[in-house]
Amino acid sequence: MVTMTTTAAPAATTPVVGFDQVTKTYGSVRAVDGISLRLHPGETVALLGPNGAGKSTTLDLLLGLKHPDGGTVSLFGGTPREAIADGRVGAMLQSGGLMDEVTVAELVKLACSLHPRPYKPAEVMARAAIEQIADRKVNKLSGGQAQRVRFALATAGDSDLIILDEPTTGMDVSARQAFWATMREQADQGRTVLFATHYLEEADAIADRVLVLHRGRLLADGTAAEIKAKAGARRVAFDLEGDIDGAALRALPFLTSIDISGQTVRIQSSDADATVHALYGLGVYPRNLEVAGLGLEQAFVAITEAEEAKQS
Ligand SMILES: Nc1ncnc2c1ncn2[C@@H]1O[C@H](COP(=O)(O)OP(=O)(O)OP(=O)(O)O)[C@@H](O)[C@H]1O
Repeated sequence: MVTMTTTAAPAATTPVVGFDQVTKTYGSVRAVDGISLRLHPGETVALLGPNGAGKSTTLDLLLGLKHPDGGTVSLFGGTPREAIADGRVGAMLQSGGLMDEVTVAELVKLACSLHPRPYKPAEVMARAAIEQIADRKVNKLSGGQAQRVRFALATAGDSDLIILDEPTTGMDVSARQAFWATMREQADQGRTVLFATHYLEEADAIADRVLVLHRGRLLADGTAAEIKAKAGARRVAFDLEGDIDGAALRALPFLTSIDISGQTVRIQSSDADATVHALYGLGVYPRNLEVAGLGLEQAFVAITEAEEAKQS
């Protein structure tokens, strides 16, 4: 695992979430394979991983919807069941069914009535920007509207931990921006926000801690900047004039990928200094040379591909 320093609070604080050597298997599939981690108050944490990495299973274990085969899961030092009964957890799951024949307003009112520390339904609806669809039947909503209603249900009361499984899928750009602004407010008030996502740019922009899962194991845990740095590779782009000797470029040292498009060459290198040095050694004169770090998406791909290569 890539180990990194994180924004972890002092060890004396009871963690909001504690996973201790947690495993969960389905037949021969190890969906979660020995995960240990702690989340602390006020952290906004993104859970990333390719399809089937174990993100939803991790969230289900955390919510007590599934039980581990090994290890322990704790929320606020107790069991998930206790934390949920105390109203300390708000969750928005991927396919959480919404009761069909009720209106949006009725459903929000019900969620508020069930929470030990509820907010006013009007306030909840305003925060999720669903006042306009208050009288609509829940089964008549668009995908993005249904997501906003799920969000309202997850924030019906004053919870300390908010869990979101791919929360912005189906939301348009402005709904997405409004959603994350609201989530940031929640974290600023000391709540812990944990979200699984496939949108790496969201994780980069929103999360102050990123967890990378792969085949049920935690491959990396750190800030987005740390994960980018640990992926090790850098991007090099330049233009060449005249005939391009593709074979010579492909033989440059430390390349992890190369794309030649017209006169523009884009390289990914695990040692950009050495690659650029060797490039000049070919006697070519690169123009518009740019060297940049990887984006979170490329770092994610580099980390998960390196792990695949190790396992095969
Ligand atoms: N109920 C189940 N029975 C059998 N296998 C399951 C079950 N639920 C999940 N799995 C398997 O466990 C692994 C992890 O699945 P999980 O849904 O947690 O991944 P994920 O990271 O959330 O994936 P995605 O990004 O596609 O939502 C996968 O190989 C999946 O096929």
